Amino acid sequence: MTTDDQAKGSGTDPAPGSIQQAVTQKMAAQNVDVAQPAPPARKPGKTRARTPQPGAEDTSENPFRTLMRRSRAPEPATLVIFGATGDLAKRKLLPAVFGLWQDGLLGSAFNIVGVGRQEMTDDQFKDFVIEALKTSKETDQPHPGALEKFRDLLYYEFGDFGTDEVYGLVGQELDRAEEAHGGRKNALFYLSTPPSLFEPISNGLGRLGLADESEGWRRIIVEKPFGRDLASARELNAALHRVWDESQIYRIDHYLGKETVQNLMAIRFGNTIFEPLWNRSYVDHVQITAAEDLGLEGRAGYYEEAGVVRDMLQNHLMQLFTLTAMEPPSAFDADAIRDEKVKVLRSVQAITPENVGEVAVRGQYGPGVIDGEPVPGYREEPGVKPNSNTPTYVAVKLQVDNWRWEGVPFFLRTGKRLPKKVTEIAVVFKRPPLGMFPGATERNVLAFRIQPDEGVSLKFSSKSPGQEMVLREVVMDFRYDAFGAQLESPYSRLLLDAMLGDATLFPREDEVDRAWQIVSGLLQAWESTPAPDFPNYPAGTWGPEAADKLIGPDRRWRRL
Ligand SMILES: NC(=O)C1=CN([C@@H]2O[C@H](COP(=O)(O)OP(=O)(O)OC[C@H]3O[C@@H](n4cnc5c(N)ncnc54)[C@H](OP(=O)(O)O)[C@@H]3O)[C@@H](O)[C@H]2O)C=CC1
Ligand SMILES: O=C1O[C@H](COP(=O)(O)O)[C@@H](O)[C@H](O)[C@H]1O
Repeated sequence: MTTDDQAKGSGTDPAPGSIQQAVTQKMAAQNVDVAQPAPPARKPGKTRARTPQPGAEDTSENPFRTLMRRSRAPEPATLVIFGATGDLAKRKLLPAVFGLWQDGLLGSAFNIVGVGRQEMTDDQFKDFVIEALKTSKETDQPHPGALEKFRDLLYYEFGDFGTDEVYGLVGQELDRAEEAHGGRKNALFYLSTPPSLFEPISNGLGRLGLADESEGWRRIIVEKPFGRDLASARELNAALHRVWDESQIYRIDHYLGKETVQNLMAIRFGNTIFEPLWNRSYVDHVQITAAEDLGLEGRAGYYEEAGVVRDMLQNHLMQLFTLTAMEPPSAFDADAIRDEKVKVLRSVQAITPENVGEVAVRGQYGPGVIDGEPVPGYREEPGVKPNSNTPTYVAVKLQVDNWRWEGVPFFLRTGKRLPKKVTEIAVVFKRPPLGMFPGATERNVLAFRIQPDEGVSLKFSSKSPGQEMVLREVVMDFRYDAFGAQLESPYSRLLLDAMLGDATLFPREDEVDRAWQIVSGLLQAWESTPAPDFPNYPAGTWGPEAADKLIGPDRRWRRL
């Protein structure tokens, strides 16, 4: 094959129905020139690797569009945020929407309706949003005049979410949006409220006919936590399904919107060198860590009820686990990927009250030191009960009963007030069958740094220079900043996907259900038996000692 041929591709069409064909079709639909050389790397900055789509570009009057290449943009639509005055909306959602809009990815035929319980005029809400954008660390640098233009897109309605009136007002906003920018009455409803309101809001929208798609698409994003146990998650799913079809429901898990989490699939299924090793023959074990140095950040009311299992393990860590352990999907689409994710969850042995002592460790932080500063223990945090039994740390050992992973343990750990913020997936390989060389005792490790310092590293043994044949561990490191683009907020990615009707990165009903089943026995055991040793790790340390025993004796947690 000549270099020219290589640039054009091999000339062989991808097999019908293959992933390659699906990707090629998707790229063609997005008007991405498959044979085009990669664009020059950008300098790090706020400009993102995102581009508007054919069609949308012509109708857009947004003067702040900065991107040069074209990809995808949704149809005219209204984003309705229930709980628009809340913490999540202020810090994450509104900045994410602003970033998408400023990059020209939402077109001009787009507006936002905030819905809340506080009495406010449209103007007061506009002021509130602009202030939130100015104060959030997540807001992209606004172009001159952009905030004023964005302000024009904002509207507000308020009322009691238990009565019909407020949904009637939302319906009127959709009518007005249609009159203003024509097209169909497409709407994305984002439930950014306390979970107790998810069902009443869904029902209210249903009663007023706002889930009906005859006048435009209607979709609903449901925030986490999705239920507080298996039974309540099932009730919530059933309640949503009384109003919405599954294809209209987007259960958000913001970890799936992280660029590096998506890269896990890209690396596994886009290369030949990793996948052949990705199984029980070569992998000794897998470690998934999501460590946080922060404490409660004023969320004691929520956290006391939730604890670390509901807050992080059942959702974010379980998602990282499924993407690491799943089989290759038959196509790169929402259902094929989610089918594989759910299959691997079904292969996991659920934790039971009987085996919880062998496969799980709980912890709660006491007073300690982080970054040289003393910090209070969990029980001393405002709003926490002085004898609280709520765990702030969990480590579990999951066993996957399938051909690929038989005998390979997956260790998952997460906690608050650990020494640093770091999320990592480490695939730890078996030692060579024969120990030929002195010094080569460590296992090879392929580590995905989800955040921060996003990248991938491979640790292996190499001869160290000199007369002796002595090996040392060395690391090959890929850093995401080599791409020269700022990674976009996961909320931007997921909001845009929902507006485009792409549910690939949103957990499906059966995934959520199975994830709850896996942790149900653990919750049951821990909630019925107070932990006598709490607090059992000082803030600023890597969790309770029992976690070392869980992974040991021949293995140890990575030092991060
Ligand atoms: N904050 C975060 O970092 C994260 C939050 N989440 C999830 O996002 C959702 C929202 O969280 P967050 O923004 O922190 O919560 P907040 O409590 O800050 O805000 C929730 C919103 O709901 C409104 N609200 C609260 N109670 C009622 C009520 N009884 N009737 C009508 N409106 C009400 C609040 O109004 P008002 O302003 O008047 O109080 C506010 O607009 C939750 O499901 C949470 O679990 C998920 C991940 C991270
Ligand atoms: O959902 C949540 O996630 C955050 C951690 O998210 P990250 O993107 O900063 O890693 C966690 O702090 C919070 O308690 C939890 O509700």
